[in-house]
Amino acid sequence: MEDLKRILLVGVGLIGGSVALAIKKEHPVHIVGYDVKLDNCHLAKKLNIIDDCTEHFEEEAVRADLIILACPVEKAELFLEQLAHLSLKEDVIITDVGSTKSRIMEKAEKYFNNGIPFIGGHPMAGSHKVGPGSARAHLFENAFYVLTPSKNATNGKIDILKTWLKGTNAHFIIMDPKEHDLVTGVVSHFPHIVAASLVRQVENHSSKNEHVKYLAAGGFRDITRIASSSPEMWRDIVKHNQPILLGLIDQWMTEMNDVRHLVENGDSEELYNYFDGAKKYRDSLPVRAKGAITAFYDLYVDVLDKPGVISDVTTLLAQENISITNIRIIEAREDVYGVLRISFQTEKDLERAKTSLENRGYETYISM
Ligand SMILES: NC(=O)C1=CN([C@@H]2O[C@H](COP(=O)(O)OP(=O)(O)OC[C@H]3O[C@@H](n4cnc5c(N)ncnc54)[C@H](O)[C@@H]3O)[C@@H](O)[C@H]2O)C=CC1
Ligand SMILES: O=C(O)C(=O)Cc1ccc(O)cc1
Repeated sequence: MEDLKRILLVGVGLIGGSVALAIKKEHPVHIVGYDVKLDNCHLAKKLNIIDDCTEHFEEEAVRADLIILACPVEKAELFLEQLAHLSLKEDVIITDVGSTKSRIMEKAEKYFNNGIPFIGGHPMAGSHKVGPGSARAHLFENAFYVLTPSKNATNGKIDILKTWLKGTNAHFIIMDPKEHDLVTGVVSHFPHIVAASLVRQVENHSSKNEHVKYLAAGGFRDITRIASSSPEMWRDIVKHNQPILLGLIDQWMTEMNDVRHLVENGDSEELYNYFDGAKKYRDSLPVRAKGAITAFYDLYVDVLDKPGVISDVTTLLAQENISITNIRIIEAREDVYGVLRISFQTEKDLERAKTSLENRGYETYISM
């Protein structure tokens, strides 16, 4: 035990837990969790995600070889400041997993001018779920994992961190923190705000008309799924990426104004071209290409409404030894082709399931 390297994991939730599992897959190591929610720590220990829990952040920080900040981004900043005042191990590396990078990097450059390497990190995959119970070692498989090294971080230190994180099977890319925040603002943070606002619009209408709630199924649920993620996490992300998000909101308002004119004019060709342009661009986006932001391997299966059909599908998958993580019957058929949504742990399982079901005559669709 004494010889094992020690990792301090601050924030033992979905992402911290998944990183810990990926590290454990590749390295014999002693991981100690620290979390404001003690229950999360205890659950993670029970699930063998971490080896121990501590309530003494500083005591553990000075013993650690690697410190991973995996709590909401505003809290991560505070921990960084606390770490700067401690006598940490000479060879320690500090990293984080936060969804924004500029603010934490500014703080890291300010606090660690003593030589301690801080290497910002952002695994670009995840889910709307929270807590260690949803952590998975394969969560980041094939996803981009952005690294934003501070000035102190030599290539040697970056390589050591990549070796620690090898089990994620992610694709590491080094990015400038400002560029990172712009890109993630466009593809992740701003869409999250839009999803939340769509849900709130439906909520407003549902207080006036009881049917709204029941008809808000299918497509609406799909485009607003991310609105079910942790409000605490998104509060912090929006505060950290404020300037970029304000610019994107302004652009969106101009876009909505243009759309308003299109709707007002009612010109068939203009309306068609608007939707056609959006469809063409969306269809050209890489689907399940390496690095796409996704951790969901969902297959839609068109099934006839007759008894025994679900057991036929699940029996077939069981015979092929393909594990499923979730199965759901989707009642609104307009938005997706198919009525059964089956989720898998890996892309390989999804592809195998697709082939087996199609060989049996089912029509299947992969939808993002
Ligand atoms: N959820 C996602 O899909 C992704 C999230 N991230 C980033 O990962 C970080 C963690 O998010 P998740 O794991 O998704 O959330 P989570 O809610 O599953 O985990 C966060 C953990 O941090 C703990 N925590 C909160 N305040 C704390 C404090 N003051 N001290 C110690 N622990 C504290 C919480 O109790 C919780 O266990 C966030 O910074 C988020 O921006 C990055 C990539 C994807
Ligand atoms: O649930 C999803 O589809 C996500 O997009 C998850 C996500 C949330 C925050 C990130 O910084 C990265 C990925």
